[in-house]
Amino acid sequence: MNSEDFFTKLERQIQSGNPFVAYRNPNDKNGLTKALLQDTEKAYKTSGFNESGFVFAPFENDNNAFFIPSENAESITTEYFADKDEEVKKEDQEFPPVYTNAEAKIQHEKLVQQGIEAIQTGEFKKVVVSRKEDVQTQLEALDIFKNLLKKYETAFVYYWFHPKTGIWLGATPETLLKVERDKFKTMSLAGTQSFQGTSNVNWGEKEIEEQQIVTDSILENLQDKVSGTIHRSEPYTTKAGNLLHLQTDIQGILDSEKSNLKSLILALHPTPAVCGLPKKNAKEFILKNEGYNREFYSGFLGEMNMKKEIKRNSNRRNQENQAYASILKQTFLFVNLRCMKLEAGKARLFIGGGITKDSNPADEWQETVNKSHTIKSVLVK
Ligand SMILES: C=C(O[C@H]1C=CC=C(C(=O)O)[C@@H]1O)C(=O)O
Repeated sequence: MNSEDFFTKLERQIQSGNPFVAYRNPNDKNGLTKALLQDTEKAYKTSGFNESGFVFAPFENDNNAFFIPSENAESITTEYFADKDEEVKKEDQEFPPVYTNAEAKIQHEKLVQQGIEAIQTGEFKKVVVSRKEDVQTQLEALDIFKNLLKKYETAFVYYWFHPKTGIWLGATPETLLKVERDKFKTMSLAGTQSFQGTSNVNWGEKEIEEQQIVTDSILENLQDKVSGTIHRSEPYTTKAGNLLHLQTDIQGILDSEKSNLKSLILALHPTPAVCGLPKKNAKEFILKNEGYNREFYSGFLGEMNMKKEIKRNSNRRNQENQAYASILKQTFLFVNLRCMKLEAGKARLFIGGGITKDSNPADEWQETVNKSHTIKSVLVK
């Protein structure tokens, strides 16, 4: 359908108060933007991860993953492209004034220091600590979503609403898991620096180690679930909004006797890119010391067992060029980063960073300030 109709339908759904999700997968060459509109306000939960639909899971508590079942939702799509002129205008715009709350800075630096000390006493090797920040905004959620679509073509961009969770929006650079037939893909993403006009940059020892921990842990956790070798790229620099990260692509073939979607999700989530290593100790530290509830930040979301139609020609020499369609199931999940929860006139941002033995509290605070720009920059007209 055309974009105008798509957004009109979305607006009607918003008014109905029923759950929905609108989203675009990263780097979609057609700008394919999809929505699933649930026809009642019922809350569906999944713990088996074998249904077909869109899942929205929190950081903690595996039995609390919401989902919108494909069979109880209307599916609509549009091809939405950013108006380039409009986009340029946005790029020129200043970020809203950087929020510097002395109290929040002191608190975050203290938390980082506690993390470093726990690493020094051998409690864990890495922990990811985060904070929340409330920002005023005059924009409606739908306008924020359009801004995200325009600004972040390489990210997974979404707008989720459920009466039980409230409104969440984000533009995340991190894939948790992609599965198509028996092929899987994931990534190790960690280490951050500000983008200063080039992606050709050097990385310090701290960032290299921080990202290597994530790669090693993903490889170890997937080892008994695959058939054959797990392939991985060399770490490379990737751009996400105004930031650069280190990324390693990881892929392979699943062993269907030893793995299913649930076991894969449990093996990966939460990765040391959002939690730490070892997982259990780092998670305990986070829950005890962060002092707020992450809710769906650093959880995961995306298409789960969704049917995808693949059209292909049965025979290239076939004069009629007849197309045959085959249906396959696809799962494409992302880690919920660079996100916000929207309440009347207020956006709550969630931002974190990985701590290792070499971290510096003041730098870690600054990193969260830089990361918050991804979201802050879409909160202005
Ligand atoms: C936890 C976050 O980012 C993760 C992903 C990429 C780089 C990260 C880092 O450099 O610390 C984090 O591991 C966040 O943005 O809130």
